[in-house]
Amino acid sequence: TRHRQSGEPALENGFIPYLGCALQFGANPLQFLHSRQKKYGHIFTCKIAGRYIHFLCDPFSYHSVIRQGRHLDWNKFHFATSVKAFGHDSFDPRHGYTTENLHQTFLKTLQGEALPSLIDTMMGHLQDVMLKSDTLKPSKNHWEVDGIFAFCYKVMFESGYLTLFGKEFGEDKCQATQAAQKALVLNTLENFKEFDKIFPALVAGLPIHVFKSAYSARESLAKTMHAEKLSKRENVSDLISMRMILNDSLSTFSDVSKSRTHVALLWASQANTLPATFWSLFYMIRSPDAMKAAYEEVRKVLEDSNLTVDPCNPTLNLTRDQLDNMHILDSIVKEAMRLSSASMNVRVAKEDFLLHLDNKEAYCIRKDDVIALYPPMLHYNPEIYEDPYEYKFNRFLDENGEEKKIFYHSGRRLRYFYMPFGSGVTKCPGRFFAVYEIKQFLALMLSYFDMELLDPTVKVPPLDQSRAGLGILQPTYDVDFRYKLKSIH
Ligand code: HEM
Repeated sequence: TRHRQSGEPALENGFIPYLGCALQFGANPLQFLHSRQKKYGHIFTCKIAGRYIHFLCDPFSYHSVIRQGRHLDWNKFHFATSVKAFGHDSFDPRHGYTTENLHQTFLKTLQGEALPSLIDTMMGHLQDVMLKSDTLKPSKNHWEVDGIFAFCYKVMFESGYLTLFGKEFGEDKCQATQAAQKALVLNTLENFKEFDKIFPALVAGLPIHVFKSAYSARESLAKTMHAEKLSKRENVSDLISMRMILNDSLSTFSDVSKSRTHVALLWASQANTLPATFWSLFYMIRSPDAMKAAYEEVRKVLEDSNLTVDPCNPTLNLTRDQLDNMHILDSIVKEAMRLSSASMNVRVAKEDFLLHLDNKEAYCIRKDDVIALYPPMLHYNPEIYEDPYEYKFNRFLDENGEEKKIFYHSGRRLRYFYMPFGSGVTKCPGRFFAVYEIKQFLALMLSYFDMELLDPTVKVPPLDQSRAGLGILQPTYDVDFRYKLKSIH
């Protein structure tokens, strides 16, 4: 048990050895942090699962943690977490298994010039999955009923998976290969779900061998991503092709370790996108105003580009510029993520140092302590977002109907007010693609389908807090809706 020393933040060791405050924190992180903030102020320290974590709650002081200072290490935590969860050798160049600069690989293959081709491929797959393959089989004449989460999972997983990992050569030509591919996607989806269920336990430090079926699910995923298997696929994304080359040329990873690095990317690309898509669609369908405004926005973009919606020939395409100009959809996605994201931003102290806050106070931080920012503290702050528990689809639109970028707290403009993708150097490199793919999904849903909730008065399902700290939270239960193909006049 640690004793607070002079100049350090207030400290709570908790009552349970090793776990400290972990159970109270885990039950409802936001409530826990609010109560401690009230008691201690802008910064305090809690022992959680053996580590001392300094929670910084003042948004004007976030900058002192987010900027890449010489006292703080972001690598250590991220690389270690990935090794724990996916079982590959370390990506930390200091450990000697690879010289790849992973961060650079992500920036090159997920941003800038890499985006148009990702967007284009995703749009094709989304329409194939929604309208051509037998995943959904929608009809004009009768409504299909499904859970919104189950629906988003099916459509986004398959489309996103094929966009990153490509399709087997010749799949389009032969029915037997098509069936085998479909089985592979479904199998991958089931294995992903099985593994994802225990992800929070792995991050918390439990060994994967405790979870037999999740372990075998992860290893089955890795088998499908063996270089030999991937080399038989076409239209593999730059991200995966480049990682294959760099695994071979810059690392001493074993073959299974290489495959597990691809599993890590499958997880990163899906685990947050799936619930984010659910919340975006759920809140949109539940709000008649949001549906109407979004539908009008999409209709206008299609009309201005002379694009016709034809479910028998589903080949709509939206360029990056067109997607950028869909500000209503953008606000719908942002508002859904404001309400559901709970990713913890973490840095580790490389040495003892003084952390300076915005109010000129300074606190002593010890080497190896963790400093954490918890963005829901911003996202649910009534000073920043009026009625923070309410869904307002146009919250992120300014008076001209464009993206609202200016938010205040106590009359001062905030630099950080929206952080579902993390911050600084560890900010999600896939964030642009993630938002594009959800906007594409919503635009296609609005173009091809009529849809409504089975119960229009349904309550918002509570967030599943077991994943708090890890990203977008899932709903504790699914919500049913019904959909059918629009009649084209
Ligand atoms: C709504 C969807 C998404 C959300 C909310 C999200 C959020 C995040 C967050 C919070 C992190 C960790 C940042 C940190 O540790 O501070 C992260 C990391 C990452 N994300 Fe995303 N992400 C999403 C979608 C995607 C997609 C679609 C891809 C790829 C196609 C992707 C690729 C990655 C990668 C590779 C990392 C690890 C980066 C690193 O360790 O340097 N993400 N994401």
